[in-house]
Amino acid sequence: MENFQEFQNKYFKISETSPSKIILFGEHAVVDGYPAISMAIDLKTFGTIKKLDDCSENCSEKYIKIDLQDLNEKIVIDISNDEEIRNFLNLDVNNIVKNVKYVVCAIKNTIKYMINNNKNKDIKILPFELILHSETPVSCGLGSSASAVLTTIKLVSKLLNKNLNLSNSEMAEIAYSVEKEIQGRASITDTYTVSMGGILEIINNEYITDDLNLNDNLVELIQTCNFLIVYVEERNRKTAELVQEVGNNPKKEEIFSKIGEIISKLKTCKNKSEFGNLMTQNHNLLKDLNISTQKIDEVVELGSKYGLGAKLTGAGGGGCAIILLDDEELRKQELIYNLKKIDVMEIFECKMYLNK
Ligand SMILES: Nc1ncnc2c1ncn2[C@@H]1O[C@H](COP(=O)(O)OP(=O)(O)OP(=O)(O)O)[C@@H](O)[C@H]1O
Ligand SMILES: C[C@@](O)(CCO)CC(=O)[O-]
Ligand SMILES: [Mg+2]
Repeated sequence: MENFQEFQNKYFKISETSPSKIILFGEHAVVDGYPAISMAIDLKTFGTIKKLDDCSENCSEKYIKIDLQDLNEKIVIDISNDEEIRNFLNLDVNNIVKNVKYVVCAIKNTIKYMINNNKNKDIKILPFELILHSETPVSCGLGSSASAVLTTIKLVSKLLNKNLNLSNSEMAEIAYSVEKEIQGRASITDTYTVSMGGILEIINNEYITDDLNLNDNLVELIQTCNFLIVYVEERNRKTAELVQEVGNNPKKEEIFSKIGEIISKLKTCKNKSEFGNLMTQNHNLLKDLNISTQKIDEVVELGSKYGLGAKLTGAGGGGCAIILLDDEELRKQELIYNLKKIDVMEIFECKMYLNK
């Protein structure tokens, strides 16, 4: 009879979840070291992982099976021998045609992290099946990639070593390596916000959370805010393309420093209408970076008319906008009525997500 851990692995699935995120201020500028303020939200990605029996028809065959239900994509990775394992760990995920590179890269980088950090000297790559499903619309600016990647990292690290507890920042470090490897240019915003939870301020690609005394009044003010998240339209480009495009924009420095000025004004922000105003000002600067769309701008206008302010969130190119609601229920209903009139895709009322 196998020992208890082998018994657990053999018969029980491991389940994990991760939140998503909104960027309140500073997307794109944060990639070049300017500040950003982000918040984890309670739209979650759910994942399970289960050890596969060592023996299928032929006992020498071992596979990693991945089922990405939201993308309707399935992929099988051969780990039957050392050579196949070496090929997988040295894989250039950007050569993968299928839309599975984030999750495949997350599996690869987690295994390499554990080997390189001696988290598990005699790491045995077990054959397993990993299944993911998310509440977060894919590729719309809410950090769906970071949420899928973090969920994968939690699952794989737990399966390969049940007693191992990677810290939130270790998992965020692995997740950031995935987004960098795939996007080329990336900040820690999405991956650290999804991993740490709560509200984060990112400066020079370092993060400050409320435990590391983020500006208290700002945290208190944000915690009194109610945001509507509007999935306006499908994006026409992926984050990787948008980030590269902005990186090549000759006006980026001038625009990024103005975004930085907006964020410094936040520190002395006294109320929600000032906060909302600064959001709209940030949006207008993102428009100057050519990453907004006509429909996103329409939603931002409605958000300023019936709410306290609005901006696109995430990489842009379509996707989502966030609207700061004022406290009047009637204005919120008029806002939602007018949003539905212009046929937005989805409207979410989300709360800040705090790690337990
Ligand atoms: N639920 C999911 N299951 C598997 N892979 C996912 C899932 N959600 C996102 N992904 C991967 O992430 C990619 C989208 O990442 P991308 O960074 O372009 O969008 P995003 O993270 O939603 O937006 P942003 O980075 O602006 O917040 C998808 O093409 C897919 O490869
Ligand atoms: C556009 C960007 O600033 C946020 C994407 O959600 C890219 C990044 O920070 O890696
Ligand atoms: Mg992303």
